[in-house]
Amino acid sequence: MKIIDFDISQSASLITDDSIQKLQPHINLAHQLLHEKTGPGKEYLGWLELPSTINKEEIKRIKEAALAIREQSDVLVVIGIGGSYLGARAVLELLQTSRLFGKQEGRAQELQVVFAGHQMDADYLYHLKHWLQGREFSINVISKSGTTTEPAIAFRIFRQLLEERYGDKESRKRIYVTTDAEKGALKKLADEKGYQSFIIPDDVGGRYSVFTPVGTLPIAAAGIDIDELLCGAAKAEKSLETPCLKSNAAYRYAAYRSFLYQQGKSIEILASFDSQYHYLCEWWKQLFGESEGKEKKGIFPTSLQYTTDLHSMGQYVQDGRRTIFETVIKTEESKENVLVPDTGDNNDGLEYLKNRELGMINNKALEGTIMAHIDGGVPVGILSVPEKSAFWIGYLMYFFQKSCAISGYMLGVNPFDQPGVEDYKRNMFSLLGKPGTEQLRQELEAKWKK
Ligand SMILES: O=P(O)(O)OC[C@H]1O[C@](O)(CO)[C@@H](O)[C@@H]1O
Repeated sequence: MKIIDFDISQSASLITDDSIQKLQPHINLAHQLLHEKTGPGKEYLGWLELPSTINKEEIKRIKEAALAIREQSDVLVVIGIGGSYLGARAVLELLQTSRLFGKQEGRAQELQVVFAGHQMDADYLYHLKHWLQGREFSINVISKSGTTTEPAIAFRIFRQLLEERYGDKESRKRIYVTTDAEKGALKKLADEKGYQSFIIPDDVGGRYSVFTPVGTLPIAAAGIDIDELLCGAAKAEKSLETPCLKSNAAYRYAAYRSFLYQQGKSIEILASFDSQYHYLCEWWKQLFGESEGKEKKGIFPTSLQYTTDLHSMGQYVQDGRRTIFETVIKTEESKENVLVPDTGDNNDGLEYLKNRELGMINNKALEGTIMAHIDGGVPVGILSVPEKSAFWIGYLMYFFQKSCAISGYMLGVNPFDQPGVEDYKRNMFSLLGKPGTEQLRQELEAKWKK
């Protein structure tokens, strides 16, 4: 039977199943807080049963909007930051093959999704604006608060471009807003202008929102089957309902993290041997980083792409400070196959690999790397994913959400808030001269070394 599993048996010399099993009482407690909705952040548990309770009417509306976008445009500019873009980007990078090397020959129209508002890089926005010349485009602006600076600025820029190109009336049909039901500047603007709007439920935080329209609209617009994605998530919801560590792989993953953290391992590397997982790792970093990094606690989540990074960071992982552990994503079945050519000579010393599959070679690299890292004192857990499909990516993302909530409760923090991110914003607003922050501006300017 295909399933996403988490296995630490290769690391038996460093961490035993027994030590994980001993955490069952802590898991039970965290499970209770989560499922009885009595823990910190309980007002943000809308994601927990979201896949199984999703509103069919809303899915229909999302599919209709996705179709309209595909009909009216070649490009969808998705504007958002953090949880308001990473989930969709992760799924697209994993599943939309055209993202690798452009539109695939012979395929039906594939809408290209590009991102903006996830930074304030002038060069990037300048070139994107120019690249859009001569391309039909629509915008999906996504912000739960409706007030985040980076997407708000990008929205101004691309809305202006859209209005100049299509005029006020037509551009209104090309702007899709995903935001809070009531609050925020974006909601106000959407109501005023009559943009088609989608709601981010109050009880779902940004980093847990990929199965809401935050993720599903851009994913559907890219031509990916959102029913499959949600079906995978619903399957995970059901399979990961039990608190029993033996049968709940997400809880085993949470317990493994918690155990290693107690042993002084404060950095987790999420590694994969498949470059298409890059943005899934970025999404995972926000999920765990914002959920756990608080009260001067928490594992620092980072990621590496192998074998690429074995040639840059491999030395550190093998032999640097022993404060790290690794979680390796292993996809059981790769979609495509490439053979090492038989060139009839052995000038490059690769004769022993002729006619062998690249997937197999990559897999041997995975096995060799895991064994080397374990020998070097780095515990490694293997997260096996049956295949890169919408279903299993939906399953995997829910798996991480659930394990993150449990892991956060085991750590003793509120996994659903992010008070620390406000500090840079307060300083930035004040330095930019936001009215009402003059006093702080003086203090900051005096502090900044010229
Ligand atoms: O959707 P919003 O409100 O624009 O927020 C975007 C991101 O910014 C943060 O609030 C951090 O500032 C994240 O938690 C969130 O995912």
